[in-house]
Amino acid sequence: MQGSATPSLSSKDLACRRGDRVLFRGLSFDLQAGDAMHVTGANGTGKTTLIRALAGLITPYGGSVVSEGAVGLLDERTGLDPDQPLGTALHFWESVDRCTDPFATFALLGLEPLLDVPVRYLSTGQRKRAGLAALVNRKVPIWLLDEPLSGLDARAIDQVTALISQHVNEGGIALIASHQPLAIGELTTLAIEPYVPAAETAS
Ligand SMILES: Nc1ncnc2c1ncn2[C@@H]1O[C@H](COP(=O)(O)OP(=O)(O)OP(=O)(O)O)[C@@H](O)[C@H]1O
Repeated sequence: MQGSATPSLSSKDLACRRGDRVLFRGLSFDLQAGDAMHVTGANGTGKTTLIRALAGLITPYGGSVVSEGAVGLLDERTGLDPDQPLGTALHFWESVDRCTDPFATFALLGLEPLLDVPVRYLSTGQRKRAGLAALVNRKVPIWLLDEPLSGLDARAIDQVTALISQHVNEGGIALIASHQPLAIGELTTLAIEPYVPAAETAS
């Protein structure tokens, strides 16, 4: 994994807003090496927003985020060139991330038969597995995973779940927003509750 420091990721009293609406506030957690956390909540409560705030892509409305160690994000944007064959598109990132052993990940995720297929032709589940391969090969300690199991068949769910478990067992951190149950040991849950302004709760 990149960096020698022990990874950590915490938030204190975090609040996020989209447009003029506060989605949640007062959200605190503390993740250390080897921790995995399942973020749950109804559609629109702000799971993706939380992940983007933790990744530094949007500015929180309040509170703080503190992290030690490099952060990698998996969401619907794979960052893979749609016009390139998958192997070439992944190779671009392997060069950037100085990954020397990408094929082990491709084998684990069943991507080897797809390396000649243009990224734009990949199915939803294939694209999701490709995005995860790029993340795994970055070898960063903190994984932020937004719906990593959506669109996957049963076998791929097992493969991806095993990869997440392996990551945390090796001292990484995984924060996973998912509507699906996660078969990962020692998993904590953070349930996001929608923020209701005081004026709306008063009758
Ligand atoms: N750029 C934006 N501008 C304004 N509102 C936004 C923006 N992006 C998201 N929202 C709104 O913020 C709310 C939270 O969205 P978010 O994607 O974080 O929810 P989620 O919990 O991940 O939902 P889901 O379970 O459906 O994936 C939604 O009501 C959404 O419409």
